[in-house]
Amino acid sequence: MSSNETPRGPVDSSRIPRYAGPATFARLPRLDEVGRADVAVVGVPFDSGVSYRPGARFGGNAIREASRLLRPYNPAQDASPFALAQVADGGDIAVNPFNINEAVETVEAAADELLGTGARLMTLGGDHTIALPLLRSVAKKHGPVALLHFDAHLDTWDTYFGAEYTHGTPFRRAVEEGILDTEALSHVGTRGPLYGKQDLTDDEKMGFGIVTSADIYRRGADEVADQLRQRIGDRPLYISIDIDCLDPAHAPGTGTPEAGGMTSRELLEILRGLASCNLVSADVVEVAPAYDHAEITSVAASHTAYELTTIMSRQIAEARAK
Ligand SMILES: N=C(N)NCCCC(=O)O
Ligand SMILES: [Zn+2]
Ligand SMILES: [Zn+2]
Repeated sequence: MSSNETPRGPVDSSRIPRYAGPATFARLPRLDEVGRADVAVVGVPFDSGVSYRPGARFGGNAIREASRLLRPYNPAQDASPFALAQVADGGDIAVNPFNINEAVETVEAAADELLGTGARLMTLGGDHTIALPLLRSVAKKHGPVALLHFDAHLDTWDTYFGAEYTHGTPFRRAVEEGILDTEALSHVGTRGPLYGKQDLTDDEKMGFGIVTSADIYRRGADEVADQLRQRIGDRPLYISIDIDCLDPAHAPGTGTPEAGGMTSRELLEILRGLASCNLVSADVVEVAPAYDHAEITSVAASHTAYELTTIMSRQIAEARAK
């Protein structure tokens, strides 16, 4: 569709049961059905970069399944995201599970192609390795971007078993490559044991600020969102959400769970507090459904992607109205 046509929205769940048919994100049309999208939801079934439990290759489809219950109007942001802009499901980027370097290149090339059409990306992982090629692609378009990284972990470690591209190292690589705006980098939800105190020193040198999960509990979501918003300003922003930022009670289905995390309510509220930021693309990663129960994790991830999509759709509609 061209940008002034009415967006095609989700299948009407009052006419066709929401559990019928193959899953797309939020029962939206596929990208090939609408031709182009303002926001492309795309899966990356890749988990060859994990250091512990595998299984995030199944995350994207688990999130799509759980997203059947999403509805078209988002009261928390007073917006109907799928009416404001064309959001469509771009399917999966099929990557080589036996060659991490090649997979990283494939993700970057596929992201280049989608971003080249003018779409913003809402990527569903996959493990956190994929944030690196996604950031490379976004930086080619926007220059170095501000990063909000929701995660229990720093993911700024150097190597695992000598490997540079893993789910624990994407943000160190991104800083080394100069694709992040080092004035506006924050980890949110950080907690848990580290390899040594040096991990924190290194991370700080790279330019990251840290809002721990205990900070969120003590200060509250609104205050945290205000602080993050001030740091980001009007820079182009990328949000990367490792679902293990949530407490294992809220996200058991993940590869490297850590006790003492934020609630899904806190995560969603912080995101809503960032609605005015210039969100250029986002990912939700590390959903590993084999360790999930009752879709707890994939439901949380689907709502997380819904809030992010709403932020992007609102901004696209606002820009169009100007
Ligand atoms: N879940 C992500 N992205 N990273 C976890 C790396 C933790 C570790 O192996 O020490
Ligand atoms: Zn993590
Ligand atoms: Zn991570």
